[in-house]
Amino acid sequence: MDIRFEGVGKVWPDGTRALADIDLHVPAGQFCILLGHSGAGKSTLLRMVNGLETPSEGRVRIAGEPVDKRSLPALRRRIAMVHQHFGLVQRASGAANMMAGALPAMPLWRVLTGLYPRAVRTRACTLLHAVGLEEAHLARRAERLSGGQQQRLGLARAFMLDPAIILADEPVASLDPALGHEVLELLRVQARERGTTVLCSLHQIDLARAFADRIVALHRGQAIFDGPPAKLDERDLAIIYAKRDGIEPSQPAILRAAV
Ligand SMILES: Nc1ncnc2c1ncn2[C@@H]1O[C@H](COP(=O)(O)OP(=O)(O)OP(=O)(O)O)[C@@H](O)[C@H]1O
Repeated sequence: MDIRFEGVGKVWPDGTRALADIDLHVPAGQFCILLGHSGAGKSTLLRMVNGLETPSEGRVRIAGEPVDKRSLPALRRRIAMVHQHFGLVQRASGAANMMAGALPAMPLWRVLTGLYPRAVRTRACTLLHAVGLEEAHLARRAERLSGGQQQRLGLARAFMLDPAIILADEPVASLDPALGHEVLELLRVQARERGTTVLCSLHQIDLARAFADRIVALHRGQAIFDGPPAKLDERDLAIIYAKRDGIEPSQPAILRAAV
């Protein structure tokens, strides 16, 4: 499913403007990376796709349908999210976390009894292997898995319902570089082979360049670059990674006042 942002803006209740005039069309099956430094507006934009945030201006459409209270329950069955801190239930087993990925399509009695259909269990095992985990990991509590294993489990869970859209919010921020590459490769394969639209926020320019079909760079809530990685030049980078808004090391008075 494709995603359209039409004149999207966001102003928080305290007056902070997070986004302004965002017009983007992300076609189905594209691996689109939102790049920008902390506070640029990446998470806010991402979270508007599954209704975790609402725009103050404009609207978001998925497959032509506006994202709103009426459309969200059905849309959420087709959208999965991958989180920076994995978003797993730490005290639950790997298996329980995996099955949680199938919850939107399960009747309540199955969830309460844990009696999942054979097809769902088989799919969980297939996906587990696909992300490089073993069945032994299913029995272990999430908190006993390494960071890399937890993020792979998070990905396998996201793939459970074969989502049309994956929203990945800084999915490699807690991982070492080699694992970060593996996670982005799994997302890229999902986009290429399953036609899943992947919208992924990242800080790291080298990873964005290596994996994205398209980069959208945000700076102070505005899209200042939109194109293939090869077109991103040093001038764009200088703007994206200019000093952080309002806080410079040469302003100790501000820092003193804030503590
Ligand atoms: N609930 C909120 N209330 C007020 N301001 C907020 C809220 N959430 C985010 N912001 C502000 O909105 C702006 C955009 O934040 P956002 O989290 O989207 O940025 P980001 O690019 O994802 O940053 P990071 O890379 O650090 O996650 C920032 O100025 C942030 O401080």
